[in-house]
Amino acid sequence: MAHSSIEVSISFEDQYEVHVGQDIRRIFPSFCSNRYSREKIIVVIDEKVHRLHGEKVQAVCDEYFQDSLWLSVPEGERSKSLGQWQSLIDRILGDGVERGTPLLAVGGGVSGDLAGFVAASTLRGIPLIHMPTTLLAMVDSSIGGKTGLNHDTGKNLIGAFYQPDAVFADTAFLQTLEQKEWITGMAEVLKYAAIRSPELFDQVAGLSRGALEPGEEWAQIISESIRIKTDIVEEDTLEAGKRAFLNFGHTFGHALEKVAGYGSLSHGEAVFAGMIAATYFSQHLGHPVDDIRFAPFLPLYKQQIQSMPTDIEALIEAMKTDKKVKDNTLQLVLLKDWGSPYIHPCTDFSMLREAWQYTLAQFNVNIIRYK
Ligand SMILES: O=C(O)C(=O)C[C@@H](O)[C@H](O)[C@H](O)COP(=O)(O)O
Repeated sequence: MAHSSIEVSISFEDQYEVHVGQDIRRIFPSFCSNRYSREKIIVVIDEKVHRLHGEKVQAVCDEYFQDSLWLSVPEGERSKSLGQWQSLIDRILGDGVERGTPLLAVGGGVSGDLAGFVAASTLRGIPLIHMPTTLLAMVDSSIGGKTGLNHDTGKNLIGAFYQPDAVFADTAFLQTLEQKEWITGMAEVLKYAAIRSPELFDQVAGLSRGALEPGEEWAQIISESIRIKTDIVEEDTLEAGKRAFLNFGHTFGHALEKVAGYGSLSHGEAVFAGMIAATYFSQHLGHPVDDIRFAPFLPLYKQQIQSMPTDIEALIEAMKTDKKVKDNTLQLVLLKDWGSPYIHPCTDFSMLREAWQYTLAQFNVNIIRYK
């Protein structure tokens, strides 16, 4: 599998590399030797990834660092909480940390978002390096500097923009990725298909018909996804405009995650459903898009989704805590066409209800409370 490095230019003086490829973690020690003191590294790692790959990660850390503080995080969305943040901070400060001590985040989107915020908030910022181990984290959450915790009122409502020093996306980790996690991560790749590169729909559909396992074709899709995200982030790092397009399907998806109870529905499952809703809304505003594009993937998501929220009014309420809300108006990311997203201030709540009704029906939900 080929290795590639993609540069993310945040500003003239702030750039970092995303390294992608099989066993790419092996270049981690030499990267560190050019930047950090050997004294200590903090490793925040997903509990399951620790069991499966802890030794491999330990080996690359031990090659350069004299000491390491290992902190494992229980898997699942519930770990993106203030409680987990506090317990990590307590351990880090208790053990001793300096402004130059790097923090390596190893795992999927949950541990990456949490560890990112821990790095951003310790001593007002310690160096952060991401080593994503899931498809979703490789193509999305480890890139672009969004860190976040959930709050009872909404998803990712606590956080900061905090860029890593580098990302090491080692596709060897994907060998142990469960089918369910491939499907979860695939939603973010389909998002790139919808907002930028519609040809990805067919490529991913082709791959999803076979066993989901790492190979050359997936490596190319991962690199392409990272390029798309990098392009957008470089133009608008702090989400003042275009970066919001990366939120296609997310205003609906985050509402599903919140109403279902964090962790009941994975982020990717919720975003997949959210993209069907956003496409329905776009089509009913007269744009030439149709959710038929998502049809080849629907059975995969239906098979693994245990239950969906049924209360449309509660979902609409939850959408109102979205970070894109402006002057009390929901800002939906919709499609003028495939590959052509735009922001639509949403005042038509009857259309919103219809979009929800249509979407939930795709997942055979018996709707309650529909005005
Ligand atoms: O990086 C971004 O920008 C995104 O919006 C990417 C999303 O796929 C990602 O799930 C993000 O964490 C959601 O961000 P939020 O700002 O809506 O919380």
